[in-house]
Amino acid sequence: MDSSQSNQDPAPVWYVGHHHSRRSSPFSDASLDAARRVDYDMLTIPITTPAFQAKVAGMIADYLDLQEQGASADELPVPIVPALTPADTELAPLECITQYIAVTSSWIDLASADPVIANVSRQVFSLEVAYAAFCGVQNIMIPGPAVEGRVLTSRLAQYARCILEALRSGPYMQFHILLPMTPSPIFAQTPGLNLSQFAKLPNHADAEDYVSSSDAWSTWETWNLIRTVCSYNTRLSVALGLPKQLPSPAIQSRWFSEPLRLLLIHETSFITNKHSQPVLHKGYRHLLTRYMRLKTAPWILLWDVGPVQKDPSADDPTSTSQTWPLPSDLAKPKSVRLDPNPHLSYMRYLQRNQPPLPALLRFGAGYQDYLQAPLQPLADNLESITYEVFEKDPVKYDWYERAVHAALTDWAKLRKPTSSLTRPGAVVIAVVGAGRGPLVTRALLAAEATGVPVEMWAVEKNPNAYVHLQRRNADTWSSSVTVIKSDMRSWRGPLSPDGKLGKVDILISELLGSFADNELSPECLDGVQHVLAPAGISIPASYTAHLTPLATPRIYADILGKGRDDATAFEVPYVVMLHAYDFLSVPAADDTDRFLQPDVQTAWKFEHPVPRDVIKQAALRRGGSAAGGGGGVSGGDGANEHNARFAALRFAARERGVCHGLGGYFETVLYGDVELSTNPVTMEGKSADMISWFPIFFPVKTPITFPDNSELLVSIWRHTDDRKVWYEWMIETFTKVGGRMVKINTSELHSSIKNGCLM
Ligand SMILES: C[S@@+](CC[C@H](N)C(=O)[O-])C[C@H]1O[C@@H](n2cnc3c(N)ncnc32)[C@H](O)[C@@H]1O
Repeated sequence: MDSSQSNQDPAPVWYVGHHHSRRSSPFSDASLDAARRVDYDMLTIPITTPAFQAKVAGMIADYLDLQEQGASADELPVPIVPALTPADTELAPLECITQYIAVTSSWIDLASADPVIANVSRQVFSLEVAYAAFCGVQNIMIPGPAVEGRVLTSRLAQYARCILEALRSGPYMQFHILLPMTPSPIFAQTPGLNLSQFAKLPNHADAEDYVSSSDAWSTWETWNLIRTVCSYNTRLSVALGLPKQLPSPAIQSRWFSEPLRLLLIHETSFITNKHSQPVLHKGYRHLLTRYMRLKTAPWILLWDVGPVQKDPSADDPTSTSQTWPLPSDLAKPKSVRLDPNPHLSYMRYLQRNQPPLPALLRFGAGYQDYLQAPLQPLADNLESITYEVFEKDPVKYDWYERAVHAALTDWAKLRKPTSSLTRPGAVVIAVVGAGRGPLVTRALLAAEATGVPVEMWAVEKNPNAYVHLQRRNADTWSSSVTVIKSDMRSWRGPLSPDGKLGKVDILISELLGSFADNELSPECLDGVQHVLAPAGISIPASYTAHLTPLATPRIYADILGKGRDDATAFEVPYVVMLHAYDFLSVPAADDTDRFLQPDVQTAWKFEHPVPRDVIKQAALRRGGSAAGGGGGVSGGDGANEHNARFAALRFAARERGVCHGLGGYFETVLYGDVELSTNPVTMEGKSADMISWFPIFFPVKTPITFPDNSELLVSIWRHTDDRKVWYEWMIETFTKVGGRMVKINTSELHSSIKNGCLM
């Protein structure tokens, strides 16, 4: 039974295609139909034929003959590859073309050190790309530069430059660069003739100049160079060849962050189970589950698994060939024996048996890597639908209720003085920034559960939410709540019917943003603190902002696109459900098979209530009195300067990489041991499955490349000028040279001053 798929999750959609290095079936609507009948979604097709290859090889052989007969290379013109003829290509603009992935020739050598070979290779390549574009091909796969010790580092740029050119000549095509996840012999050997065999200047310079075949990161580095030369073009992606032995989790994670559109699984990656059927080992299956959850799931290409076979049982309605045999199926082994395309059937079996999605992915479906401007609930009035989304959180409100329950229990246990002027002995609770009132409901439930009498106030500045609160008070809270329409900073406190101003014992708020303080919780709570009784408490009691450096090529490409119309695109943080990204600072592995937790460091902390002397000093500075000093260092009077912050954080990066920015998270102590967290390291333990907040992302304008064993120094500021709050950030990288740490790179200083959070 396909039991692991929860009822709520429909089976994911996987597109599976067939790639044969030497396809024998013709390019035609009929071949495609046959493949689709057995459940393949697409086929690959070489753009040119073996006859064309022989023709080009013949031209080069003739050229070399002339040289051998004494003609000097300077006098001989480079051979010109003539325009394609029908014998050179099977491709045609048929209706089925969109279901084919066209493949450029792997026997050329765009990165050759021999100028003639490189030139002829470029000619072949551009003929192929142009003809594929003419035929209406939508997806084109291009063999990467050979990496198994054959490509000169200095020639990679030459290859990358050809891809850039191709992107221009095929403006409607998606380009997929075929690269192995790590250097692999399958990719090193192109069977048959290869133009590099004719090279007079072979690819052997200094050993230093080679892309090292023993270096597991070399193919990723190759990709990094190609996409950098192509300016992160969104039509350029990776066709990733998965090796038989999967590499370290660090390499798997790095590729996960890249734009993967095709995953190639070679026949040699399959093992046979005890029924002699091809299957993938556990690590492989985990990798597929992870990769296939990318927002745009890559297409899978089964590579050299034999020709597409007609299913003999296709007309047999009792056939079970759509299921994969489990041990319990042994009684009906027909399904196995008759299966003519067992690799494909196995992929379909895996597809149907994917584990259920985690809560955050289910909730955030469609939002992965989608950039949003952070909310400004202080400056703007939120819509009802926005509140409704918060209210769906299965954890946050329960945790607030637990916190209020614990606070009331302690209040009663410690016999702390209560502040109610109307109900002696009642603890006065105020929910400030009450929205549509969910925290009011939870506080009332906590009070009922503890039996501690309370007097409840709800303060909200959003006039529309205020209407809703009044209605809820009448309908749901039996008019037990006093609803106040006010900015909390100008609320004078609970006013009794006889005109006396009272105090609040427990001040409840939820004004937190993805980076804790970015929705101006510190400023709002400072402004309402005067209503708090001397023994009063704030829920939350404190919150901290956390950071870690990230590789996010897809998000970077997106911001680059925004930057064409918006000069500040890299000068603002974004709220984003980070998905295709990689942590760059991960502590040393103690077990290479494990995915390790990243190093996420605390930037700063805010605590409430703020010491009274700090509030007093702020009041002294407001208005620019002489005793208040010479004004704020970032502008204004300096009255809010106690809420400015700075942090310098050092992150160790063991593996080389490219940093595109910083991931930001928060943790908050609501009360006692009741905490919320979006920090990936602590979230599971503190508030698993909480969905209210996506992380924040601070981008850098120019990606920062660094080698193995580097250090990333992050500097980040929270600035204020009494009217707004903004952030500034920069990243420097260092590496050890001769025992000394040497600076290798410095980002620009980024600043969100033009888009600050308005107070
Ligand atoms: C993030 S929402 C939380 C709403 C609600 N407490 C909840 O948990 O669903 C923050 C709320 O605080 C309100 N708010 C923000 N700053 C405020 C201020 N200075 N005075 C009063 N309300 C404020 C906003 O209008 C918004 O309704």
